[in-house]
Amino acid sequence: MMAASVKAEEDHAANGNQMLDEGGQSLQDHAGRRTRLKQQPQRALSPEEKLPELDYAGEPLNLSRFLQNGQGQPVLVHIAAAYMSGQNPKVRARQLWGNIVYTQDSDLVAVLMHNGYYNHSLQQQPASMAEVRAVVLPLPPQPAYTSSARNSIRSRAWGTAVEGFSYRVERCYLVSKSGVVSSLEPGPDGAATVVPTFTPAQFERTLNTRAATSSVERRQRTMNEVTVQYNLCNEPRIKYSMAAVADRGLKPSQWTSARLRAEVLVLETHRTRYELSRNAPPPDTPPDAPHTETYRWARCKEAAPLPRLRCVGLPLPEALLDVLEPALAWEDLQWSQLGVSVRGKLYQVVRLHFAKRQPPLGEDAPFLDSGPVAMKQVSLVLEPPVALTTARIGEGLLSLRFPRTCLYASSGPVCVQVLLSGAEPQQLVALRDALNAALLRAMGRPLKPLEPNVLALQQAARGLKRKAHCMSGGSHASGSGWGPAGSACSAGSAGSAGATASSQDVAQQEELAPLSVEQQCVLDLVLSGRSVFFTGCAGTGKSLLLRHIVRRLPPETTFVTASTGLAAAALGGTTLNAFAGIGRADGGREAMRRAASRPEAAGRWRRASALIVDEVSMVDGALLDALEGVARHVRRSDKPFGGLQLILSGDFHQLPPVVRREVASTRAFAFEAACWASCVDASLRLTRVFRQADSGFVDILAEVRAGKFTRAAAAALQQRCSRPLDTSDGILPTKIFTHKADVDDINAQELARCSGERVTFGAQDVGSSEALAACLAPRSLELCVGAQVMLTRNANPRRGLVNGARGVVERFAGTTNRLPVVRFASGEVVTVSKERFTLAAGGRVLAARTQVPLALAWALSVHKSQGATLDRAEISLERAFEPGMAYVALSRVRSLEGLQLTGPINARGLAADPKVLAFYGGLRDAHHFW
Ligand SMILES: Nc1ncnc2c1ncn2[C@@H]1O[C@H](COP(=O)(O)OP(=O)(O)OP(=O)(O)O)[C@@H](O)[C@H]1O
Repeated sequence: MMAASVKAEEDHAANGNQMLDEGGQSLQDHAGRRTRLKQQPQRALSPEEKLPELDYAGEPLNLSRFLQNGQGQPVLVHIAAAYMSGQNPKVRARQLWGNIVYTQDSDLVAVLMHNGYYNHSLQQQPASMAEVRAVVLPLPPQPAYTSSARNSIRSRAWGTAVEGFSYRVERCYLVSKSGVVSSLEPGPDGAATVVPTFTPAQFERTLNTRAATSSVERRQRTMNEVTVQYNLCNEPRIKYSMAAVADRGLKPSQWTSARLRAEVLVLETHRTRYELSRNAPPPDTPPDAPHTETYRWARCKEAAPLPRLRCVGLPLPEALLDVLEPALAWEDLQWSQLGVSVRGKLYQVVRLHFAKRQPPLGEDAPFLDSGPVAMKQVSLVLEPPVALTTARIGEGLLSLRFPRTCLYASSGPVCVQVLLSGAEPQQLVALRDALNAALLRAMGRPLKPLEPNVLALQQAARGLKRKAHCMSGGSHASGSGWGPAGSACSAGSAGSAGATASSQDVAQQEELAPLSVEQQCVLDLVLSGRSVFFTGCAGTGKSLLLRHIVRRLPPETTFVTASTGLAAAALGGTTLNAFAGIGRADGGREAMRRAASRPEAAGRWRRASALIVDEVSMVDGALLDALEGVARHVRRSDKPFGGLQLILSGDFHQLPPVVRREVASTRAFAFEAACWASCVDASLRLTRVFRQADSGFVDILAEVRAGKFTRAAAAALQQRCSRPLDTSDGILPTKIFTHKADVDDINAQELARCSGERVTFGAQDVGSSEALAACLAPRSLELCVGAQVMLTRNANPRRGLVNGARGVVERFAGTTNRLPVVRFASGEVVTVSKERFTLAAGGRVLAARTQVPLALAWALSVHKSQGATLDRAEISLERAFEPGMAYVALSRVRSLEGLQLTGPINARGLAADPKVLAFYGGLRDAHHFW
């Protein structure tokens, strides 16, 4: 049935008939039930016409801007007919929490169905239906959200307030294609009960793992494989095998009881999260003594995200738990289709997850105190990235910076820096070597707290007479080669260009901002070995996350690539075509297979365990399919992509694939490739924008991205941003053009016009010249005093010295080794020393170039600007010729204050591809994954 009833608004039988072309005045649901609709349509929604309007696009709505000081403003949401069916993947996944008032990430269509405005079992929307309109009221976050079974849907409960807002539906309307509007009324609460209809266990494959054992108790551990997440109708949807929890196979090491030695099991019912962990043996138990294993069953007081749990330690400290059963025997736990029964009490499990045991990193860790550090008490997780500054080791000084070490302070995660001083130099050298070795090993071993290395650290450090100054937030910059103007280059700047992936490289890694929770979720998924596509608006930190991923995967078997040379160079990788060994890929599939089968390329294909592709949005779908065939052929494996783990990143709302003119008509997105569904296990969306802080600007960019930026809005933006920018500090905005010819002309002309001192910086190169052709840094860089420049490396994010930071060359320092002194828009005046740009594939450095990390920045093309962050830009979009062009250009700047528009925006640049819109409608937000 359509809705419990349709409210009569006006007597208009003729129009009413037009609303439903197939079923006349009734609708039939999948069970064959027919419901007569009593719609009596009205022509207009007069009160709602004045409301702000939003379009539903298959994803949670962002209503935060309509909630101010706890007061919400009603919003009219348009929901296209295509979303109003049981086929909507969000609805099938039953993403809704609450009753009447729902959490912000609850799906609106699911909420409408829960309220009974629309029946979820309707598999197809009526042909004459144009859209549904809902008036929703944003509300402040609630202290808790209750669960309710209504209209055959059970919403979930959540015990704590969530950030942002919540909302409720005020009214709902149905609009026919002929424009007739009918008011819908919600169904009464509990109009239909939730009938469990999931498949009985006998239809599932059964798995008897301990059948051989004669013991009755042991046989209880034998489980049928069952389903634990259900859809709206309480039918199985996502199949978690209970065999993942119960004992698997005949290998004792994989039994759950064995896994619980190194892991804890986190389980969620509809309302609450629980933790099952193995109790440690009593302290003085000899290692070989028979110990009766016991397990703790506890309720989590707070449903924090998993990365946070890892920081406070797993199993969770007792302060965060209500311990329900402190010492269970394994036989007290009985697993069934419904969940787990603990000493006879049943807990209906809807999600479960194994997580590694993790020692706590508490706020009271001794390294936060200044004064002597008791090294044996330090329990930092020693995993990259760790910045080691060894420049002054001869003076007994060494600094260690742990940007990812999340000590949870009340304000959130903080970074830690440890500065050792007054030590014997040779002991510091031993410590440095131990750390370097540990870090290199850690790169190949993700997610392991490396205790042996911490031990090595302790041993090496034992006896050091040291003074340790520790600080959170780390105001001491470490070895990035950046000093105040006129200061000498410090360690970490490129002194030698030896192109080996040595421990030096680890020490010199650029500093990365720590990951947000949702970025960490994606990283965790990648480290679990799954093939992942992650996306998000411009500035949501996709590139930053990729850098973290690159550091965490084993370098020898991870190949870092991108669709464009520029994006590849930014990651220190190669283009996808270069990795594949297929040249320009212009010879057809058979030619590609032959080329990729040549020994060098085939070696890469076979050695690879993971393939990273950045800017996958610019990879043509046909090429992806061809490469998938190549991968299976060369790797002699029938698995999707030859069994390679794919890590794909990009934003399909940005620039589309560049293809040769001859095949332009068949251009397809990568997600249209036939192999996409089988090769990508999870597609996730990052939602938090870091580049822009101004939410008004973020909203404008979101509209441009979705192709909803009207001409009137574009004209208003142009008018607002037509004024020249303030350049009183001498830093001119970068001009961004849609056509490359304009860019080259401007940079050459401006450089020629400069009358100040001129210095040409030659690069020091080692390694393959073919690889060097893709290097981001030029072979020769001519600069002059007054040149407008841009950083091409993240040097020191806390000081604003990031890739794309704009500045002007003030002078050149030094006499023999001249270096440019640059004044940046942030006000910093810095001597920019040379940096080493390495080009690597599969952990092997192919080439390295040592060059000043600057580029001329009078002008840039939109294509070259993709991926950059700019402080100020003067953008010309009159000749935009591709969908996504306006979005890419506008989203480069951090704020409207840094944006100047020199003319109107061409409508072609503002368009959004409908295929992309539809694809994004089905994606999940990253934080919904643990
Ligand atoms: N977790 C984070 N914490 C702090 N800053 C971050 C974080 N993630 C990203 N940033 C910063 O946000 C800015 C944009 O990040 P990044 O370039 O990685 O975004 P992107 O999604 O790749 O953007 P684009 O799609 O435009 O290429 C950068 O300055 C980056 O350092």
